[in-house]
Amino acid sequence: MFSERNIWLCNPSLVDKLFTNSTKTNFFCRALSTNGFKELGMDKVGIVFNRDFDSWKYNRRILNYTLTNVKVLKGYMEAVKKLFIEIEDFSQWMRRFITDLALNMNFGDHAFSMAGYFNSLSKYKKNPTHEIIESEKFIKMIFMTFCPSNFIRRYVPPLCFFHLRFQWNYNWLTNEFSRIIQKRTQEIENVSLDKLNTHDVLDTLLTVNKAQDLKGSNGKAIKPMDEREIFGVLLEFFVAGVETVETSRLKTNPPINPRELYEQDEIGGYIIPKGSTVIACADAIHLHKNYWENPNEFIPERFLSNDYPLSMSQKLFTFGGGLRGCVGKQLAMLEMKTILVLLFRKYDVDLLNHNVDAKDKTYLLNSCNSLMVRFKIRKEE
Ligand code: HEM
Repeated sequence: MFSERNIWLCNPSLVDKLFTNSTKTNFFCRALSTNGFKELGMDKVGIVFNRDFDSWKYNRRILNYTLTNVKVLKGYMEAVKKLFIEIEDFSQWMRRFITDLALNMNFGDHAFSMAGYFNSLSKYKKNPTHEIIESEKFIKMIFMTFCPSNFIRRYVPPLCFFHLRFQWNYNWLTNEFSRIIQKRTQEIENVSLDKLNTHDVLDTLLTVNKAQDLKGSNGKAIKPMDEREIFGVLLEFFVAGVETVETSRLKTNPPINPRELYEQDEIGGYIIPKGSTVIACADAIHLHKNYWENPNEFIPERFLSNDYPLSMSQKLFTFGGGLRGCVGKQLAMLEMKTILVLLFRKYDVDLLNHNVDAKDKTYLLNSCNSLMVRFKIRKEE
């Protein structure tokens, strides 16, 4: 750890090799300090941190199918609308909103971490119900699960103080997912597939998973996902789909797209040794003055213009690119558009104080808590 060479690419003309769709690429692995994930066995399950090509390919194909399934997308829009009614007060709510949405979408059950948050703020505390306590546990456990380095988890304050708690959390999360997956597998086994009426992600994964016959790179058939792999894919909704859904060109989330180099390769005329980490730095690329007019200005209308050059849109990497580009892009766009429509048709949104600077923090993802906004109910015209 901390000994690898890191190469940061801040010019869009250099990132083609990282964002290629070719399976022959030397840049297949997303380079993050994976020892922490390895210890938990997460480097061979799911998608985001998966380093096993065959397993990643299979999981990605299944998730891709699931996330583009019209019934799943329709169910998702309905869930967004239903849950939106429960917020109408923002900032901290958003994380819980998206977490509840992910739980709702994955398991088809209503989740209540927003209610838990409300209870924590309210002067008039009520005894939380079993559902609220369970949903609250989910949001805390999931947050604690994603400290990627086992070194940091063990030795760097303040996280090291929570190490045992972290282990406990992780075991709780694994057992909880396992209980839900087993219960649902049994329910599905007792019903013929054409009678199955639900379209949440877990049902879709369990049914599609059975119908696939994928061959690995060695030509051998790959076995369907087992419970642990389904756990990994379900977890992706929380790893990749919660904090990312507040996004822009000016402050991109995630701000970087790292790849670990399999073999020595060349970029921009420089030879880069095997094992280096090459990082497409979206935050810098999106502000490059050669490709963006007034790069530091927030001008969303630029994307509407007919003169908007294609070459410029090819320099926008909000969802990364190539083989390991975001598999949830379509779903995320649907989610964001639905939320914006629900929000702006009812409210005018303005900054509370136009003179305050946007101060942001980065811990894997960018976040900004300094800009307070005011929501005013729109007057009917
Ligand atoms: C606005 C919201 C989102 C943004 C901006 C976003 C952005 C990204 C980015 C930049 C990457 C890395 C791409 C690369 O390394 O080239 C990524 C990967 C990924 N995203 Fe998203 N994402 C969003 C929402 C979602 C959602 C809702 C899901 C749903 C499950 C999701 C699932 C994934 C997965 C599984 C990967 C890993 C793909 C792989 O390694 O093959 N994302 N996302």
